[in-house]
Amino acid sequence: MATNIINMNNVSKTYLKNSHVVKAVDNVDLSVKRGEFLGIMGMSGSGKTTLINLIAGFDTPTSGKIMVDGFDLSTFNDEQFSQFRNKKIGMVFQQFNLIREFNVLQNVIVPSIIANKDYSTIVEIARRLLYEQGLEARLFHYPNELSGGEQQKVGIARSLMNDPTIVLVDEPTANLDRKSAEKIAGMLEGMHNNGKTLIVISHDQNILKNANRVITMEYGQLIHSTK
Ligand SMILES: Nc1ncnc2c1ncn2[C@@H]1O[C@H](COP(=O)(O)OP(=O)(O)OP(=O)(O)O)[C@@H](O)[C@H]1O
Repeated sequence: MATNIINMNNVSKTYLKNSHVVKAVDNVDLSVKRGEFLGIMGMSGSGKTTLINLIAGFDTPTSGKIMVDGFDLSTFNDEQFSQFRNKKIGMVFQQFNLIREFNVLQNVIVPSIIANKDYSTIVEIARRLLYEQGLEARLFHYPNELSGGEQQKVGIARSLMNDPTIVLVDEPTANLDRKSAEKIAGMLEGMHNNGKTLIVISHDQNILKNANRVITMEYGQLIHSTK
């Protein structure tokens, strides 16, 4: 088994914005070890979200090569990309991205419904994950009935539904109070201890305190790496 689960070689992503060329990611070389907890910091607009979107295959690079868990992402068609994302990648978002019209249980099972798994099995897995988050009494509540911290726990449970190899987390506590943020930090550490490869964008030192390595981005480039 390869030690590196992610290898990015000379990766750039260029956008055209108001007829200006923006190098959101600029010639990045990055390797991430299987089971590593990597933190990403950097100013607004430095390319952090673009970087993880490239790893998840939500975006394609303008140049360079990205290998994830043995796959060269440039060889995927749309169908292969969605299968790859569904099986390998869990995503946790700053704005939680829950479906307002769905209750907690329905929100959490969405990735497994897309993966066409057996319904009773996925409900069982979802109930277990929500139980682990202390949300067993909230299964049939809707997102607007939950606090921000609870919504993020639902987002975390959803990210784990298909037992992904890699979990990509974008500013998970930006909208949370300190106490909720501490709980989310504990959950991320739990994922790491369970062997997930974790990439977490955050400005919160507490969220990244257990990271194996923290890299800093500036103008699309990796400028600093700690640990
Ligand atoms: N779809 C897009 N079209 C045009 N420009 C984009 C697009 N996505 C990102 N950019 C630009 O690329 C640069 C990097 O954006 P990105 O969202 O990756 O930064 P970030 O470090 O995640 O910022 P933040 O911390 O504010 O979320 C920014 O200048 C942004 O405006």
